[in-house]
Amino acid sequence: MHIVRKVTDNLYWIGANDHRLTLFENIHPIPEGVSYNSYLLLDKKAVMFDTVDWDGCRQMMENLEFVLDGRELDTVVVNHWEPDHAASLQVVLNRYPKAEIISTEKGFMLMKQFGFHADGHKTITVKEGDKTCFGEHTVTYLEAPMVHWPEAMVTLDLTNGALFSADAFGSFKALDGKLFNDEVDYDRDWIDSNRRYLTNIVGKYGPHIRKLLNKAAPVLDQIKFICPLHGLVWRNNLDYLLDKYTHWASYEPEVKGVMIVYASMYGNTEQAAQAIAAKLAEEGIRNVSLFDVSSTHVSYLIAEVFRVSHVILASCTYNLGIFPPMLNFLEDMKALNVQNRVFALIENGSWAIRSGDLMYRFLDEEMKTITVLNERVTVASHLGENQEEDLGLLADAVADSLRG
Ligand SMILES: Cc1cc2nc3c(=O)[nH]c(=O)nc-3n(C[C@H](O)[C@H](O)[C@H](O)COP(=O)(O)O)c2cc1C
Repeated sequence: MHIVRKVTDNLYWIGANDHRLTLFENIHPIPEGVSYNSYLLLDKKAVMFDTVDWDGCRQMMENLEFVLDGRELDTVVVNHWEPDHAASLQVVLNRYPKAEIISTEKGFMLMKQFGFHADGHKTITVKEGDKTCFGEHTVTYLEAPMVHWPEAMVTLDLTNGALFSADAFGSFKALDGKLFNDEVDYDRDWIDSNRRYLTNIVGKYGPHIRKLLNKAAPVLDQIKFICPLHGLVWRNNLDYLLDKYTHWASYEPEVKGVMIVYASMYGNTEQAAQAIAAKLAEEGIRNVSLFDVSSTHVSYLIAEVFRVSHVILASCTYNLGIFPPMLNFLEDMKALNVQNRVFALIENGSWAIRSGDLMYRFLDEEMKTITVLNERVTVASHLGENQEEDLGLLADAVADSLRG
């Protein structure tokens, strides 16, 4: 049975939802699933934009055959060759032997590397600014290297304003019948999935995203639909989405707020984290979140650190080092280019307290444009009643920095 949504005249969403995959890229939990978006344009030529992962292949093929309604498929534009989008291409090519393939030079290199058999299919290599006319619709291509692979491009339909944006503007979370941003409560139900996808999948490539946004700027008024390869199609309020992307890609916090992340075996460092959270609340700071680094998947921590301006790290010492899950969080922040944030530290240990100095050194030497506040709380095994003042000084320093 087909499950198809019409995007606009002659343009259809023919993708699939996946609720069975538990880990995206075998690393990021996706408890709300994910969608693989594929699109079909019926012009003089029937043109498909990207395919889907293996798991969605059967659904996509039923959708494709339904919309084609007996027509041949003439063209497949492959914007991105990552297997969650291109895996099903071989099935499409086998079923439609006359289909030609449009992609970039690097894209065709990956096609060969991944072992696709495209013999007999015409391949058309395009580059930035090239145009292709499919009948009434003419499209143009913008190269989008490292958003999120080197071969990636986006395709703009100059006739209907649909931007096939590849992984740019993508999101975790299955569509489950909905398609457009105005069919959901985005701020309530989607933004966290969107942020977690973007920051973890392409967070490292902020400069490349900014470059793409700059390239798109002169044609922005022509863009009527943003059609990514995962998640919602945007057909209004595009400025809102672009503003979010500008923040994420520039490593600028969305809000003034504090994230407290603690690493604790027996609960003593956790208590210090709770105590500082209470102090901040007493200081009138409202936007405070608290996470156990051991039980929170690091992708959620990364999403939150992109959202807020201030971070308090509280870690016990472990074998003269930082507690391993906390070190993993630090390394992930570095890998994803987190910058322009203010940090404060709480350390704990029973005989050689090292975690504070080590976290400071990591933030100072390994990451960019990070401020670490001087005030630090040191816990020797358990927070003493006499340390109320230390906590107060740390809370004051964070609050002052936040308000300043
Ligand atoms: C395997 C292991 C290694 C540890 N290594 C250190 C260490 O190198 N230096 C230190 O001062 N404490 C060390 N500790 C002790 C804890 O850091 C300390 O008891 C701390 O107060 C625990 O805080 P928590 O209650 O938040 O887990 C270690 C504990 C364990 C279990």
